Amino acid sequence: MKAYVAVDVGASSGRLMLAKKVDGKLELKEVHRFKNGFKEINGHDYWQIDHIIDEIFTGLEKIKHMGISQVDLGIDTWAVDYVLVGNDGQKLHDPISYRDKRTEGAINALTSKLSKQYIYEKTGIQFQTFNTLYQLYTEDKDNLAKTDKILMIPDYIGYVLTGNAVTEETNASTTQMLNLRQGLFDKDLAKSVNVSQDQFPHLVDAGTVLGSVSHKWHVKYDIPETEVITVATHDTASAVVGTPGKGDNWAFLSSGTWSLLGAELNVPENGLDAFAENYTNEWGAYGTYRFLKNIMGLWILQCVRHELNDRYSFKELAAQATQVAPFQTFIDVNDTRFTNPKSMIQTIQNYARETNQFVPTTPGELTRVIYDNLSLYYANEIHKLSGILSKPIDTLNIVGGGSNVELMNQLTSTLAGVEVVAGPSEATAIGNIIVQMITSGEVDNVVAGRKLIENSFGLKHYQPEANKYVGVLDRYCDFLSSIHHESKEAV
Ligand SMILES: Nc1ncnc2c1ncn2[C@@H]1O[C@H](COP(=O)(O)OP(=O)(O)OP(=O)(O)O)[C@@H](O)[C@H]1O
Ligand SMILES: C[C@H](O)[C@H](O)[C@@H](O)C(=O)CO
Ligand SMILES: [Mg+2]
Repeated sequence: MKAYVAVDVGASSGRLMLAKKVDGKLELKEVHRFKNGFKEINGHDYWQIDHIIDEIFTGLEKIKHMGISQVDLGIDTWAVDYVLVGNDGQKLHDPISYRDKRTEGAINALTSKLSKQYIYEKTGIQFQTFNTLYQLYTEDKDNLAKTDKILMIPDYIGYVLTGNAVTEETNASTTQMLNLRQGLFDKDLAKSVNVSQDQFPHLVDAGTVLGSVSHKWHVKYDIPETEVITVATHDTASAVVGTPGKGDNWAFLSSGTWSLLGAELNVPENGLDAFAENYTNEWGAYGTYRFLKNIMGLWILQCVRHELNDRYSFKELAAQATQVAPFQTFIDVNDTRFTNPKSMIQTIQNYARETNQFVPTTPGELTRVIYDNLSLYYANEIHKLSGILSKPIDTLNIVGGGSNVELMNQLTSTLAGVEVVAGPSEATAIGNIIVQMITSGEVDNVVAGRKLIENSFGLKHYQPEANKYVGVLDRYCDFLSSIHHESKEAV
């Protein structure tokens, strides 16, 4: 019986999950979990990439000590960030986090030379100031001149493990540098940020065999024989593979540090409506497209919890939120002030004061405001998504850590008027495993993989509650319109 390992590293935590197919079900075991996060050093926010790699080897040693001598392994992480590798094959420096302030103003600077319409028509990718395109635009030019390879985070980890360098396409699409029609890095866009196309290793599809973990690591660590498969290395792409959606009218919500809400398409949708709403066409596994909107997500609550000295678990905060009256304060969760403030609690409270609303102070009130407004934002986006795609959305599959929050699952179902199917919370790791199983031939395709997921993990269903919160979503949309109108006037 083959053993598979998913290395899933999100912005807030990483984990190694061991999986096997037993009696027609997928058995999943969390073998190792570690905290992830960036450190501010000399004014920049750096990921601790060597720590992440050490933790991966720690997890692999645990698997070997379980008596498992051979595994297939896939790596998925957050998007857009990269490592610059010099001619000596070593990183020039630790990767800088997408939340670093270096890209502030970069979109306006670059799009004063290349219009947004031009870039969106080529790439179909959303305008986020942290996209690789804008990070490279602000990158140290001397460093770029010394760069032999630009490796996206999961590709860099695969390179360190095996010595083989590739660029996996689902994560490459988040750079906003892939040309939709050519299926390659766009020459003009690369040139506009002082890099050449060949500084990115060749593109590969999700499911490609990368190679074996190098012998040198077996000398240093007691680990299994490990074959690395380049899975859908953007964590959200793996999460979508691991989402057990059915039929044609389902949408996904990958709910973690970020909330990624969208639909899986067979052709990209980069028309005027999608452009106007800043929807993105990130590439999915097996020739699909992840048409989605980035929503600030549980990052906001992660920051609040950290400011409270991690005194409460997320489960405890969720329980406290259920004791607080709903919809006392509206916030635009995608307001850039929530991107990486010094104090998230003060930012939320100042926002409430500026808009003459109830000011949350207790952990339960703060959590409730965050859950209420994420649910409202999701409901509003589901209606927009349905309009852009000109098709009804009748089911929202919520996966990731956020799918554990019953309050939000139920609020979203009622506000959006759709069924919510919640789980699996580890959909990212499961999608990572499914791609490995398709490559090994143990699973035929994604449809079969999603059936296996549905049969293996308990999913929870939520239906809209009749006559509850009537008119709240309309009030929220009016609030957003008034806020955006005022901010435009303020410019
Ligand atoms: N039992 C729980 N109760 C309430 N909230 C939870 C629970 N478990 C996880 N969460 C929420 O899920 C979030 C983490 O989700 P998830 O594990 O999918 O993120 P991640 O994979 O670490 O990071 P990323 O989103 O960058 O991939 C936490 O910030 C928390 O808000
Ligand atoms: C920048 C984020 O990593 C990216 O937009 C998001 O899709 C993600 O990767 C969430 O983990
Ligand atoms: Mg994750």
